[in-house]
Order: sequence, then structure tokens, then C-alpha cells
Amino acid sequence: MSADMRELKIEAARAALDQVEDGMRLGIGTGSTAEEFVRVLAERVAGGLTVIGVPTSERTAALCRELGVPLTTLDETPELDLTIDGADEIGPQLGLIKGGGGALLREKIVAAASRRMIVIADKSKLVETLGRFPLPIEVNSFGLGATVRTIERTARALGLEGALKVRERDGKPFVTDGGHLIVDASFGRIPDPRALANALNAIPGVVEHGLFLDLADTAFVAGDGEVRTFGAA
Ligand SMILES: O=C[C@H](O)[C@H](O)[C@H](O)COP(=O)(O)O
Repeated sequence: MSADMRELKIEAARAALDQVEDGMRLGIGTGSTAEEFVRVLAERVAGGLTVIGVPTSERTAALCRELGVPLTTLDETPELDLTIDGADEIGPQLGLIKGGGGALLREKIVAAASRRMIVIADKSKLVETLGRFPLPIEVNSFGLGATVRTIERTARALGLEGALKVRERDGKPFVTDGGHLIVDASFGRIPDPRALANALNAIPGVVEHGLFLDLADTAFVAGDGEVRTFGAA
């Protein structure tokens, strides 16, 4: 990642940090942008801010522990005030694609448990139509072949074609924190994300998918010397 790109992520993270108030229960996202948020948050915590966070991945949990951000779980703290997370794409009405880092299931559970969700990103994430970024779909490993065929058939019925690939890392299937696999679906364009989300939700074997619709309230997007606000300020 270039130094400029990192700087944009830090700018967006700082804008989100301004929304954090003392005593808040936070959902803490995953990925390179969310990690910049953890870093700026940790500085504020070291300076006396009192917050408690639910991490959306083991990776984020490890960084929070390393930097001294206090953690809890959704079992202990089932309602959160604010979640701050990155995204792979930000489309119309703050519809998102997430899961490039494989954390989409915990991210969606945490976002759904939060009163408010803020997305932070650099401007490369803004799109007019979702789908250029391959849609991550988390699936149970049992029945993988059948589930992939059903996803393919379901997508085709909605006019969506494209390669479905089981994600690999170092030549082996990528396994999520929840012990599942990820199928990346290269549809190119998803003109009706709601229809696809509903159809995917109905497939046995699909654990969750990376379409985040009606979850984000605000996006802070950094680029061209400013941080733009989308949605509720
Ligand atoms: O699973 C990962 C998450 O959904 C990330 O928030 C997303 O992939 C964006 O990551 P990054 O900020 O590294 O682009």
C-alpha cells in the first residue's frame, strides 16, 4: 500500500474517531482501514478515553489487545452504540460489499447489533453499481459443490453470470474465523443487490454474504484533500 493510500485511510479513520464519545460500546471492524481506526482509537484510549469494543475478527482482536483497546463480547455486551468498519465497495444508498478480508459474518452480526454504523474508506471504494469487487459469500464446507451450483443457478435466474471461486490462501482453502469457506462471485455488476441478497439468504449452505444493505448510516470517504460525508452526518 502506498503512503498516500495509507494517509487517506488515516484521514477517514480520524473523521470516524470524532464521532466516538466517552463511555461508548463500539463495534470494531476488520481490514487495513479499520486497523488505522484501531490505531487512532488506541491513542485516544491511552489519553484517557473510556470505551469498550467488540472486535469483528481475531485479527482485529489481536491488534486491539496489542494497542490496549479494552474488549468485550456480544454475549457480555449485546447492544453497541457505534460500529466503525471499512468496505470493499460503497454504492448507492450506502449499500456495501464487504468480506474481502473474510470477516463478513462477524462484521454483519456486530453491525446489526449496533445503533449506528460508520464506514470509513478511501475514494477508490466508491462505485455507482456494486459488483466490480467479487462478492464474498461465506458457505458451510459441508456440501460445498452443491451449494456452489445452487448459488450459480440462483444468480443466473437474476441475470447474473460470472466465475465463482472458492477462496484460497497459500494454496489451501481460506477458512474464516467461524470455520467456514468463502466463495468469491465475480458478477461484475449487481444492479439489484436487494434481490440477490434475499436469494442468497434463502440458500441452505450459505452462511452469510458480503452485501451489507440498510446497515451503514454514514460513510467518511477520504480523497482529493478532503473527507466527504455520505448519509447521516
Ligand atoms: O472482511 C473484511 C472487511 O469486510 C473489510 O472491511 C474490507 O475487506 C475492506 O478492507 P480494507 O479496508 O483493507 O480495504
